[in-house]
Amino acid sequence: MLDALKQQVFAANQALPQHNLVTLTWGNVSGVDETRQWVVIKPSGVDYRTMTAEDMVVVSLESGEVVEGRYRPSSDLPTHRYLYLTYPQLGGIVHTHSRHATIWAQAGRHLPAFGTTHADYFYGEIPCTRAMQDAEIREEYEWQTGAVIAETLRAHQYPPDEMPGILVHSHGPFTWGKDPAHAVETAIVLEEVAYMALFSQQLQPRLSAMQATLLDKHYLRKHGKHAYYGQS
Ligand SMILES: O=C(CO)[C@@H](O)[C@H](O)COP(=O)(O)O
Repeated sequence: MLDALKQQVFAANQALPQHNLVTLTWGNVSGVDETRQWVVIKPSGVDYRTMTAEDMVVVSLESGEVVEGRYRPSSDLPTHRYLYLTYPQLGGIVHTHSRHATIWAQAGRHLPAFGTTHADYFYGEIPCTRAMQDAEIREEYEWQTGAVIAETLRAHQYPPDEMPGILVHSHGPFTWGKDPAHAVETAIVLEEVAYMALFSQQLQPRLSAMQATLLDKHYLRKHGKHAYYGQS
């Protein structure tokens, strides 16, 4: 069942350690089939080095029930489901603990755009969600993580295709795209711009007006829309 999607999701999961976005069994990638009935996701806690395409777990998008697979689905499945159910344009979702993006997330900091590398992929600063409340954490953390991601995108008035990633406070980055491979590409870029921004902000804490204009012009050329590249 869904062999081609399993292969896609397996290859996308393998790309996480290949690009040093995860350590041990951290992180996960999922994909949703074109009928949007089924989610294929990484098995929970399985070593990337021994994982196979057949180990991918198939679950019902609506119920979250496992319909195929010998392992438990990723512990982040509820977050993936929440986002697929909220944003029908998403075909693939990635969660990592990539080092520098996680540094910004642990500090609860929005990730400012300091250059065109960022502007090529993200509409403006990459937001960090608010810290979650006690009840949200205790109720069902992973489902509530999806809810706070959607709340943050709404608050920033960012459509998910113009802001294909976010930082979850005290946790780490999530990225998404039209398919798992695109979601992984965005995760790679997010980690890179997080790394560079850590140093850029030390050298120049705030964007100059010229830089904001350059980023807006770059975004306009690349995406046909103005973007706000000031500093929050
Ligand atoms: O964020 C977390 C745990 O904090 C998870 O994403 C783990 O990093 C991977 O869990 P599985 O996907 O193996 O269940």
